[in-house]
Amino acid sequence: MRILVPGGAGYIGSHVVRALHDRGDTPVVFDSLKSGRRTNLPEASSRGGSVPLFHGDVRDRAALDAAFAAEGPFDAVVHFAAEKAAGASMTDPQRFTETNVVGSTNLVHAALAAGCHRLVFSSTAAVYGEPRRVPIDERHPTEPANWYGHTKLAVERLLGWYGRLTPLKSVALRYFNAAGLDPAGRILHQEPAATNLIPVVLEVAAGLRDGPVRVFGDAYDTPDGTGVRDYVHVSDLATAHLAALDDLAADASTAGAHLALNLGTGDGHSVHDVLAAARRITGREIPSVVVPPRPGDPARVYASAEAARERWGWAPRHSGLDELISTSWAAYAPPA
Ligand SMILES: NC(=O)c1ccc[n+]([C@@H]2O[C@H](COP(=O)([O-])OP(=O)(O)OC[C@H]3O[C@@H](n4cnc5c(N)ncnc54)[C@H](O)[C@@H]3O)[C@@H](O)[C@H]2O)c1
Ligand SMILES: O=c1ccn([C@@H]2O[C@H](COP(=O)(O)OP(=O)(O)O[C@H]3O[C@H](CO)[C@H](O)[C@H](O)[C@H]3O)[C@@H](O)[C@H]2O)c(=O)[nH]1
Repeated sequence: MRILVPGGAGYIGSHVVRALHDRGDTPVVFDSLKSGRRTNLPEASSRGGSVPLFHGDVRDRAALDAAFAAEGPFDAVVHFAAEKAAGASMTDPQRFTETNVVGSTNLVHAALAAGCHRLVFSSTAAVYGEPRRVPIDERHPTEPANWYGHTKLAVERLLGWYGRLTPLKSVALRYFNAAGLDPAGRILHQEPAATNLIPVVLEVAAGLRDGPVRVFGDAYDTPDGTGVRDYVHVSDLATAHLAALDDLAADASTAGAHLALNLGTGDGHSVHDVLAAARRITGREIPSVVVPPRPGDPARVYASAEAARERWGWAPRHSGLDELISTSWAAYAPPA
């Protein structure tokens, strides 16, 4: 399949691009390189050619049309391009609306205009907001607690309606906490301006960040008092994207042709669990200090990923805490 991948030079997108390339599909990346990197993409080698990169912005409809015209036709689109820092969405909502809502709408319209009718969309557990119950299944109410989650839910709703009103068929994948790096060590992506726990911990371990890891609260209603999250490896996310593409290619139905599925492990790890594993794996001290909770952080967030398992037989294979941390550490550890 020939696949357009907006945001494919970023953290998760580059793992999906690699998985597509590995199985012989032809991904073409469309990326502004705001946070993505050319170096995340496969180079030409004895195993195959490099992945083309079309430098463009999803806010620019003409650039999208140009990419479809120059690089198409495409069998499908896998759409990662977005602003993702939930905290920033509360102080700069317009940037999130423009990239996540307007950009995604431009992309859907450009795809339809080019006759491309299959799309996989990066959604998030943030569409659920404060959990009313765990594990969170897809029937859990969607009440995002930040504008970022709203922008993703708005696109999901557009995709749902367009599944009825247009020939578009789509799958929204609601990732829980993405973590880890390619187990083969081919993508050594360091998160720019990291705020997520695992990259922050590894930056402290590598001496790239001043001060201790700040543990946001230790009086939550969890076994050790720190926040519990469902960390899922990017290579497992990549496998699910391949399954979603195959599902869209196989399913001839057009009525109500939209699906939203969770991607998580069904299990959770606390901040203390992550710190303990990181100290053991890196052999570094990794100082930490407990500070007040971050506003809006729930105690426990973890998925039910039964629906993805039932539909695709999908199961995480690389999402053990040690593999999540050791594969990420490859990008931070200084050479021996
Ligand atoms: N990382 C997570 O834990 C997580 C969890 C849930 C959902 N998501 C979603 O997954 C997707 C990928 O996230 P990621 O962690 O790989 O982030 P990332 O920032 O590494 O990747 C985003 C990519 O999109 C590109 N991009 C940004 N704005 C663009 C624009 N206007 N036009 C074209 N390209 C643009 C960036 O350069 C980058 O390559 C996002 O949609 C994000 O919302 C991520
Ligand atoms: O420096 C830090 C960073 C995080 N944490 C804690 O570590 C856990 C994980 O925090 P992250 O910031 O890594 O991730 P979140 O669960 O807050 O959110 C992430 O996953 C969500 C989906 O579950 C959304 O997609 C969101 O955009 C994305 O950043 C939380 O308990 C948080 O309080 C700390 O103690 N110290």
